[in-house]
Amino acid sequence: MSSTVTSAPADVKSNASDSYDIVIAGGGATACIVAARVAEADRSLKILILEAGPDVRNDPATYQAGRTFHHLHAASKTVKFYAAEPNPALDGRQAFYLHGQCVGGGSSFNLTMYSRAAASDYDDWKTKYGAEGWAFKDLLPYLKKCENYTLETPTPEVHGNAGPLTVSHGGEFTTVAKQWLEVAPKFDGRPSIEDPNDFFTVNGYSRWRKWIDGETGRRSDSAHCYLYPEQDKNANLQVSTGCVVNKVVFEGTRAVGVEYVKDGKTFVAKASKQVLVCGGALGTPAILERSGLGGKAVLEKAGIKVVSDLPGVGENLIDHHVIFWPYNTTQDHVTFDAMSRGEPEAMKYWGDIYAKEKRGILTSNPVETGLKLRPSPEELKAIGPEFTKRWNSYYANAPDKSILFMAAVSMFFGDILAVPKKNYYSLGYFQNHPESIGNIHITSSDPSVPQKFDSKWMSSPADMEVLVWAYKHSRETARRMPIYRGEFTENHPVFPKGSAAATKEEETGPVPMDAPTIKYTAEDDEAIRTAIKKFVAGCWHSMGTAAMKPREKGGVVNSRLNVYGTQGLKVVDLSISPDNVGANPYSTATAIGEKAAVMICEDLGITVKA
Ligand SMILES: Cc1cc2nc3c(=O)[nH]c(=O)nc-3n(C[C@H](O)[C@H](O)[C@H](O)COP(=O)(O)OP(=O)(O)OC[C@H]3O[C@@H](n4cnc5c(N)ncnc54)[C@H](O)[C@@H]3O)c2cc1C
Repeated sequence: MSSTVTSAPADVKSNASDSYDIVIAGGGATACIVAARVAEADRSLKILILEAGPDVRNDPATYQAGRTFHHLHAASKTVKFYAAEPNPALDGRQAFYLHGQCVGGGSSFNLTMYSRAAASDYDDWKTKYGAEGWAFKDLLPYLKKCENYTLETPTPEVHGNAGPLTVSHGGEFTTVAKQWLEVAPKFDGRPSIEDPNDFFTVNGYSRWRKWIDGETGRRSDSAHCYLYPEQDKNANLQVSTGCVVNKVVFEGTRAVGVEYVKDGKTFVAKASKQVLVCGGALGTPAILERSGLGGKAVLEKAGIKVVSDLPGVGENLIDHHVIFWPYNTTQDHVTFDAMSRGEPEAMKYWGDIYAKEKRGILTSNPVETGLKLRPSPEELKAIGPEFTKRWNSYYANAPDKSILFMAAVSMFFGDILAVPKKNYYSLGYFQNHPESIGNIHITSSDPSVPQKFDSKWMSSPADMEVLVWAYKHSRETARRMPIYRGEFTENHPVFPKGSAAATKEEETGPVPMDAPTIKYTAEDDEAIRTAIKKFVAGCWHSMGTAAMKPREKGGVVNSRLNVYGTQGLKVVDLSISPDNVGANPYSTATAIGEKAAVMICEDLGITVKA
């Protein structure tokens, strides 16, 4: 690596210097929120965000919400790929994973699913992990502050209507979504409900809300809704892209700056008041460890001097484990397949609709429905005894917690360029609080060396049995939908010859609503487990790797987000979550960003807008 140079990077705006009040390492979903709020509270503060990826301002691939899949490929400049360790629980499979790497992070291209956790998930942060000020009642004001909820709801008191992030249904409602919302409640008797995101309601089917502005058709990402509008008013809020943060610079144990690499050169940005690490749950532990903040054994192996011995850094890597089973369908209805493959005719067709009317699939996402599923006693029995202990200890006394999120998806969800060019639909689900927990650590002090990422997906048999049961349940709803024309068999279990559960590549139509459910043998169940090992993935919902809990219990930050054993250093992103939340996590990230801004302003003696 080149020697350290203390000077300003070339692309910092004209009034930039190498000294700031606050330097932020990582410019993702949470960083854009905390930066914009603190900057707005005191526009004399000089704030610098250092982001590894590119800028995305006014990039249609970002603001057109339906284009998530245009980011998820090997040549993408907005994502970073991670190779997981070969996993014995997945028959030795080595999984590949990705995270956002651009201004706005994951919020700049995520699936825009507006999902909120169970109230008890946040209460656990306080009661189980001692995070004072982070119980549900404490977080609700921040969960509301970020949002402008534009839909009817029986519980307006839990939604905000003045925040920067607009929530709507988006501008499309596909046949796949409509049919699943018709069929699934009839199949299992769960009702259709108006608002599945009031923090308490489970077991209701619903049209899923989206982080999309229904009028402009644009994505509600942190960069366009928080950061850029504030930057337009405030030259003291600066972002430098293409900057890979190496480490936090200390004087003793006080953080005084950030060292980073841009175009092969090393720079230091000095921070007189505060350093924030906001690299996301996969990026933050690497920055901390390279800074001497981590488990002694990990640091010594990488040749790094210990500043604060924190064995919890990089541990507690929690996620949701997701799987999508594709189905063949009639070709006469709208899906996201052709547009997501980037077919020019489809891009032109939907691009024109977007330009003229601000609607269509570019203003929506393929996951337009959902169910937070909490099992009935019969369903629990069917999941089997492997899950009983987890149920009793984690779920039984928390009636707002669901074990699965389940949805119909209007496309082939997976490597869409690898399958025949046609339309599909998928039945997908993720487990909300898996027992399997991974870790991620550096192996070198060089930021260009990949981290060692041990996902541990499916290492707990309890997790596996939930996903096996969910395959059976979701398949029953899929094959009752009028558009069903068989399974896309390549991505389904291979059942033993002669099995009553055998999949069929072609079908002439659905089974009747009252058709008997498929009976699976022990061998069939084994075939489902084998397929799950082949197809299961993390859900891009990583959290927990710099957890907010007591230091002696593996905690990394205290409840004011200060890193133990240091001064002037906070972590502000999803890595602080001490435990999982039963929902797609952008909502939690927004609340962390909003609350952190208030805490930073309190530390600095300034007032943040309520
Ligand atoms: C494909 C995808 C789909 C998703 N769908 C949904 C959804 O529908 N709904 C939902 O609620 N959530 C969804 N999520 C999850 C959500 O977007 C993330 O949980 C959220 O973005 C996490 O916020 P964060 O601030 O913790 O980290 P991130 O947003 O990941 O930001 C971290 C940032 O830090 C930067 N960084 C890391 N290390 C360094 C370094 N060394 N130097 C400089 N910069 C660095 C990264 O480049 C990145 O920009 C999805 C995520 C993905 C990837």
